[in-house]
Amino acid sequence: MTALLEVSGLYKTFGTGEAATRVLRGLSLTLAEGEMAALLGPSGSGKSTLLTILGTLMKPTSGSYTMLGQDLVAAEDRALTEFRNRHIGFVFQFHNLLPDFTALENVIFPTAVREGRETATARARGRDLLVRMGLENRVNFPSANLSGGQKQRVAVARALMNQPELVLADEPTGNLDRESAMQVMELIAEINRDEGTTFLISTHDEKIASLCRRQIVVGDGLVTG
Ligand SMILES: Nc1ncnc2c1ncn2[C@@H]1O[C@H](COP(=O)(O)OP(=O)(O)OP(=O)(O)O)[C@@H](O)[C@H]1O
Repeated sequence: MTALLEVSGLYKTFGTGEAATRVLRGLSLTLAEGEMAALLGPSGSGKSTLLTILGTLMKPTSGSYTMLGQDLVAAEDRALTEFRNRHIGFVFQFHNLLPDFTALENVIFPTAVREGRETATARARGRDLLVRMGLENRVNFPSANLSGGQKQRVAVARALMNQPELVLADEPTGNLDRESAMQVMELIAEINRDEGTTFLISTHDEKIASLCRRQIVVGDGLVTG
């Protein structure tokens, strides 16, 4: 098993003094390349905090974090932005699609912004991903007119656009009915199997978690199971 990422002795405290909230208290975790893991734990246990740190959107108060051999605690903001763009995809509970843009435009938008233009290659990859997500007849649909499950599948396609090694999903099915949730999870499992993309998916739903090969439980700021 090759480790994709490793965090060790991770602490995160918000605020100071009496108002301090100690969310992570020495948490350690290793994710291997190609894993599909669920992140479980009570509300407020720090799942989103951990995902935000793993996504390099926030630094821990202390502790180490390496991914693909790079020290992401020591790295400066610019290097982190570059690293994140190349290696990490995000899916959120609220899909954050641009409503006036089509499904395809939403998928390729982050890449187009980064590259300063919209290339034919990006359009082709975006279209392919939407087809894989079962949205071939919704490619040019304004995203405002898509169903919740369809929007979330567009968000998964967008997260995969840059072929990231890691996709972090924060309650990606939290807003969906059972059938749409299962469909999104099946597509994630398919991408995980076929492309070896590593997924870490936070959820409150045991049924969704059981679709992942590994369950990681967070409690009291540590991994408890
Ligand atoms: N920016 C912040 N400033 C202060 N406190 C924060 C901040 N972000 C999170 N917290 C606190 O940290 C704790 C953990 O929050 P977090 O969102 O990580 O939990 P969670 O496990 O994802 O919860 P849920 O399952 O309800 O989404 C909570 O008590 C929250 O209020």
